[in-house]
Amino acid sequence: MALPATEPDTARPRDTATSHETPGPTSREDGPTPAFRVRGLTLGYGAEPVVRDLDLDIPAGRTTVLIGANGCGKSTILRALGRQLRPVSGTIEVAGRDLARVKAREHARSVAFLPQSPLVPEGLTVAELVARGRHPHRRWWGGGDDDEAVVADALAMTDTAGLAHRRVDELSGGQRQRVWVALVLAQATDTLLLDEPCSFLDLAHQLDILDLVHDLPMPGAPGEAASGTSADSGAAGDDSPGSGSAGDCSADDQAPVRRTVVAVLHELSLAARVADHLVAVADGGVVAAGPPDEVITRETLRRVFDLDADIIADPLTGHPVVLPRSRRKRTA
Ligand SMILES: Nc1ncnc2c1ncn2[C@@H]1O[C@H](COP(=O)(O)OP(=O)(O)OP(=O)(O)O)[C@@H](O)[C@H]1O
Repeated sequence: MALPATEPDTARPRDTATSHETPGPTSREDGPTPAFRVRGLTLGYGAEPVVRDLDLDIPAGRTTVLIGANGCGKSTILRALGRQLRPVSGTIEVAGRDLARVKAREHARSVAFLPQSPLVPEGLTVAELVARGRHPHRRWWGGGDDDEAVVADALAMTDTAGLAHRRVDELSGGQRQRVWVALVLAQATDTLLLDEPCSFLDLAHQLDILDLVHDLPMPGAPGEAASGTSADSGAAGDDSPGSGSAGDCSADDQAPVRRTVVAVLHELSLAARVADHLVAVADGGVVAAGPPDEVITRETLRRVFDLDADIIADPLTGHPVVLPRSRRKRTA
């Protein structure tokens, strides 16, 4: 993976097997194999667990968004999926395989992880940084055939081509955040784990980035650029809430044709707009999971955020829109 050097505060799992062995793709439970199947997962950084006995399925080829209050464990869950934090106990399966048995390089070719606060490498240009996304694909005798095209494509898609020769440490917060997304796209993985990818972005760029990653076809899918990403991939959005369009799966084998995205977002209306699958987290556990219009309820928001809110449907798309009511000025 291109990012481990930027994630200094977490323990990395071994490449070796644990006692939770799964030999290969599995159909032990009904339905299609999820991108991630989490069972009985306990996570923490010291004596006290942050996440306890978590069960969670992340659907393949869909965009899942984790929402929840500060400190509830969203990033911790994402780090575990990204192989940045070794579980205390429990299992994580990635595409039906025990994550603990997947080699780091293999994982980096299929799962890209963007942490919440990546360390900015001193002196590196944008183009040099984004090119690091190709490391997992490099062969021992040199780079991959498509490296230049992939990097150019990633820069174009994130509106950062004009910054290619600027130093990353001299960019604004929002410019830098788009460059991190470009780095993740350059990895050309089936799965993207994005921890608050929009926190520094203006509203237009938030929508651009989220629509872009939501609609990304799988690397190598028809209509894809040779890079594994496509400059016009953002055009095919389905705006209905919890949408799972026919285009999500290939006709023959139900294999997803869109990438799996797991993102942490704080802006609830944006989360409801972009998510196919929404997961509300509180105290390291799942309070509600499903389509946004089922998860975004007054009761769930009260339980998860201790927040009173009115919820209306977007008149154009039908997505839930959250109108928060101040906690300091409760009216009832
Ligand atoms: N590296 C770490 N070492 C020790 N404790 C940590 C570490 N990272 C997170 N924690 C603790 O784990 C808990 C969950 O943190 P986490 O970052 O997962 O929350 P979060 O839901 O992503 O919060 P936020 O919305 O504020 O980003 C918090 O109590 C936090 O202080």
